Amino acid sequence: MGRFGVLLLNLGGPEQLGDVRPFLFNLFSDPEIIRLPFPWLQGPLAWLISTLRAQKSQENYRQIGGGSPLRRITEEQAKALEECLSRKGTDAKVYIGMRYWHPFTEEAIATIKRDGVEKLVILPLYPQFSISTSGSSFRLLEQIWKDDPSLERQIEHTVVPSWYNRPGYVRAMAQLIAQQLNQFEEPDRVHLFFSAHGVPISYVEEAGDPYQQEIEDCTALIVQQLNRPNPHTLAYQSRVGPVEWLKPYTEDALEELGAQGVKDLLVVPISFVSEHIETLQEIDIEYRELAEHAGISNFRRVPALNTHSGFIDDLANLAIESLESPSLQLSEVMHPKKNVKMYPQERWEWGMTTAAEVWNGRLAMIGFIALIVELISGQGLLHYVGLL
Ligand SMILES: C=CC1=C(C)c2cc3[nH]c(cc4nc(cc5[nH]c(cc1n2)c(C)c5CCC(=O)O)C(CCC(=O)O)=C4C)c(C)c3C=C
Ligand SMILES: [Fe+2]
Repeated sequence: MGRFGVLLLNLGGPEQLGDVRPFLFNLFSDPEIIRLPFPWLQGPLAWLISTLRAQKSQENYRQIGGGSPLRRITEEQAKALEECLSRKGTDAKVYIGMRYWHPFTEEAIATIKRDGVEKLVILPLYPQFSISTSGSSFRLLEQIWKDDPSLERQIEHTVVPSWYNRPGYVRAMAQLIAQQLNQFEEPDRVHLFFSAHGVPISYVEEAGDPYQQEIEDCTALIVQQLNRPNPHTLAYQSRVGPVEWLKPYTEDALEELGAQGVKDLLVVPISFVSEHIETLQEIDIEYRELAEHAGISNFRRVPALNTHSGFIDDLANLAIESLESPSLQLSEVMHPKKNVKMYPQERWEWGMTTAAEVWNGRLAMIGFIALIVELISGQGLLHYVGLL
């Protein structure tokens, strides 16, 4: 067997407060996050949104110590996976490719090429597939492969689209939930609250993103594995922007449970395997406050898996099995089961269509924001872009 490598894909996060704005710029420049009918608008809009959002986002990162722990945790996961693979008799180097911050996916591929890797497993650290996460990283990799044809000749690759139904992962999640449940005075009375990162509803309904289905299936598998009598709810957090996202929204669901008289609640973050801003700040600080306000007096959260040994062991098995089974190419990965278009391409139609209304709204908002910025600062947006 030739040299074996595993590429872990992740989102990346700002390591210090000064990184927040450029990180947000990278995120909003991604057409898998916001897709504009005019590609030339992508850069200016990403600049505008990242500039307007940076202060609020920085404040959130300040509350968790001044930066995202994502790089550190992903590095720990990579090291643990490499050691576990070696214990299982597979010598492999594990690389990290982040989508929006260091170490970038492009850098990881350059290192993989330099190291002479001949067989590569591409493994996203997102259990469920979404166009906006794994899909975005796969699309970037496809482009890197297109730009450098020597990669095709040197590296035989295989992709894992999602792995939310792996028995080891499901067992590890159920184990962490059981540990937290047992800390409550009356464990059977606790309401289990699965909170997944949301996506705009159009991703699922128009572009065929399997994300919602995979989140629902994943929740059902964990509940089944847990085998406890607790009632449970699934809701979606972290909505950004004016469009409709998957429902119920976490904040609404918490208020409703509070109104129903739920007092003991255990939050289970379901769409990400590391601690990050949305567990440490959004759930632990914002949603806790909201829940307590709604009358939920005992609020706890299940920690993220991070380097949980059962989870890492399962990832190692998954990497070995992928290496041994027929390969799945990057170009094939956009959901083999359903013949649907995976990307949220907005097709432009003239007339009073929904897309036109959304775009009228967005452009009016940009104009309105520009006016407010000018009223507050005395300078127009063109000054900020450096054009005036
Ligand atoms: C499965 C997980 C995730 C999905 C799906 C997802 C979609 C998605 N996210 C945004 C916008 C933002 N995400 C941000 C941070 C962020 N997102 C995820 C995961 C998913 N995103 C993680 C793990 C992180 C945090 C990284 C870290 O620093 O710890 C941010 C920045 C933070 C903020 O300002 O709130 C934004 C913005 C959209 C629009 C989207 C789907 C279209
Ligand atoms: Fe996100």
